[in-house]
Amino acid sequence: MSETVPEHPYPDSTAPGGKPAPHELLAPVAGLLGTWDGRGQGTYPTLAEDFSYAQEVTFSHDGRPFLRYEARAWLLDADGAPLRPSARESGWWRVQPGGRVEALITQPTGVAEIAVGEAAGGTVELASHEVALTPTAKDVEATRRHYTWDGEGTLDFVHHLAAVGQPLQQHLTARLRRRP
Ligand code: HEM
Repeated sequence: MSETVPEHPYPDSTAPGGKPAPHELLAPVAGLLGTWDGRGQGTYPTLAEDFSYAQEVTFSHDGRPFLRYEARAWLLDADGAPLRPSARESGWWRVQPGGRVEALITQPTGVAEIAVGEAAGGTVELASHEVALTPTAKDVEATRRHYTWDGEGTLDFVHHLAAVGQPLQQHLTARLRRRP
């Protein structure tokens, strides 16, 4: 006889004041909890043109000292209409004492990043510690990610990339708003 389990007993929460309460180690990143969306600009010297994109990002937790991270982007045309799906990634941000962050982030392009850094005063700075690539992935050597939030619903994001023989430089910059 099989028993059904109608509801997960430990759902993820996206609200700092929700249940379960965020683990105390999440305090330096609690301002990220929630779903954010907005627009950004992308560039890289190997690309014929710069591009505009939109993105949706969610940070959630289940009461333990890590964030679940999920991001989906799509390209926009000159009028801001959707052109096609673009980058996706998901992962886990393990928060250690003192606001140290160890992030594991994977992408469907065959890239798996382990990034480490610090969270403090409404910012997180992450630099890749190791990048692993599937056999057919593009050659990504290093990344840097910088997040800044202001407590009033704005999250700014800058992403630097060293890939396909190019030195570390800006690939993305975006401004997101917290979804109500
Ligand atoms: C919002 C997130 C992102 C967006 C919208 C985005 C968008 C793009 C676009 C439009 C291109 C040009 C090729 C194409 O049309 O697909 C590209 C190239 C590339 N992106 Fe991103 N990207 C994002 C995040 C990332 C991340 C997180 C990484 C690496 C960790 C990355 C690494 C690359 C690489 C290696 C290339 C290829 C460059 C080349 O071969 O010339 N991107 N990206």
